[in-house]
Order: sequence, then structure tokens, then C-alpha cells
Amino acid sequence: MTDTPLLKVNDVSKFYGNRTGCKNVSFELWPGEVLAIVGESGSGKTTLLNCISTRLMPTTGSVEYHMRDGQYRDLYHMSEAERRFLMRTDWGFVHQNPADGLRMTVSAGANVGERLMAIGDRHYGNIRATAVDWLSRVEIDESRIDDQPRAFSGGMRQRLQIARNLVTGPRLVFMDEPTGGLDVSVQARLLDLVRGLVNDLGLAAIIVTHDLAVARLLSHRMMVMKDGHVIEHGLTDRVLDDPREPYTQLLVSSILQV
Ligand SMILES: Nc1ncnc2c1ncn2[C@@H]1O[C@H](COP(=O)(O)OP(=O)(O)OP(=O)(O)O)[C@@H](O)[C@H]1O
Repeated sequence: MTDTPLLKVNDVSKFYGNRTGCKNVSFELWPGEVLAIVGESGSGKTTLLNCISTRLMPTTGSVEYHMRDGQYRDLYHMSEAERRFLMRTDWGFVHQNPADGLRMTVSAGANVGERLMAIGDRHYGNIRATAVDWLSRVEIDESRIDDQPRAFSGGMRQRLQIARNLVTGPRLVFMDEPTGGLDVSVQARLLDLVRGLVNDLGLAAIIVTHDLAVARLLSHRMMVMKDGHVIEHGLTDRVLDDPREPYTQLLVSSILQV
């Protein structure tokens, strides 16, 4: 990790009319760091993730991002074209539902390859070779490269979505319940895979999950949200082993009782 944050989130709030999505959220994310945002349904996790990743504009606040040229830029003051470029090159977004992050009617190879083309790669042989490499990294057999993702299982689709996101060498990946909706055994395998890739690539990630086991396995730090507020924030092991807030204690103990 360097001594410069990758992301500086300053007092971000989002209101939907008079309903609170998230309120007064501030934190920094460091290169290579994995942050989990946890909380029960309706606590504001997705709103916050969408605001930070600029899929949603907050009502107030700012997010500064450390660009590859060393400058900080306020994400909300970028042009739409600049934001889209950042999303294609420097960021990944892994959706809970792989169908939201994949093109279901083009081949697995094209799903990976078109991200490379979007950043200017034009050499068919290189693109195909990189796609093969990435499919193997996410444990999809090369023989499936010409199959469409709609012919894949849920776990394979999710692994393909991950390959599509990571092939361009992003520095920051957003994940919204990446293992939600999968069988428990499939989840475990996917989590192992994500953990390995994030470590190997030194990726920074922000992961939204309601599952504390996912946070434990993947994240260095975690933020607990309730009613739109961050009520506890700290190193993951500390928060889970020694929760300070009564609400976090309740969340942790409810998991232990299962
Ligand atoms: N488009 C919207 N319009 C109005 N209210 C919204 C909208 N999106 C979210 N909200 C409200 O904002 C609050 C936070 O919702 P959000 O979806 O961010 O929570 P969450 O923790 O991600 O929940 P879940 O895990 O169920 O997705 C909730 O009260 C929700 O009803």
C-alpha cells in the first residue's frame, strides 16, 4: 500500500425525496485495500456504493479519486465521457446478477475481449489469447470460450463477469453482493477465487454484502450501516470479534446463532 489514498469520500449524503438513502458518509480507501459495507436490507449499502461509483449522484458531498497521472479529481465534477472512460479502464463493477454485467447473447470470449477492445486493443490474436488466459484464471474451461453465458450455470456466469471486469487491469472494483443468489458451495468457491485474484492483482475493492462471512473472508476493513448512517467502522477482525455498537453486536450474534 502507498501513503496516498485511492479514494477520498467526503460527507456523502443521498436523499430520495424525504427518505434517507445514506447520510454524512466519509472515509478513505487505500490502494490494495478491500472494504466491506455491511448492514441489513434498506440500510443504505447499495445507495452508497452507487454514489461512490457515480452510478447515482449524491445530494451532497464529494468523492476524490487518485487518477493514474497522480492528480485527484472530484468524480462528480467530471464529464460523463471522462466518467465512462474511468469505468471502462480503471474500475470494475461486479453486479449481484451476472446478467446485469454481461452480454448474455455474445460468446464468453467476446464478453472478455470486448472490454479489451474498448481500451484500444485491436489485435485479434492477442485479444483471444488474453480471453483464454482470463477464462482459465476464473476456472472456465477453454472449450467454453465460444458459448454464450446464457448456457452457463450461475456460478460460471459470475466468474465470467469477474473475468470481464478484471481483464483491463482495473485499480478499483465495486462489488454488489457478488455471491448473492448462489448455492452455498458455489459461493465458497467463488469467494476463494475472488480473494485470490484480489490479492494477486493488488486490487482495491468496495464490497457490499449483508453476509458477515463474506466480509470476514474478503475485507481488511468494514463499515456497518444502519438507517443510512455508518454506525461502526474499523478493521474487519476487530469489528467482528469485538463489536462496539450494540447494533453490530446484535448482527454478529445473530450470525453466530445460526
Ligand atoms: N430509487 C429509490 N427511490 C426511493 N427510495 C429509495 C430508492 N432506492 C433506495 N431507496 C431507499 O433508500 C434506503 C436505502 O436503500 P438501499 O437500497 O440503499 O439499501 P440496501 O442496504 O442496499 O438494501 P438491500 O440490501 O435490500 O438492497 C431504503 O429506505 C430504500 O427504501
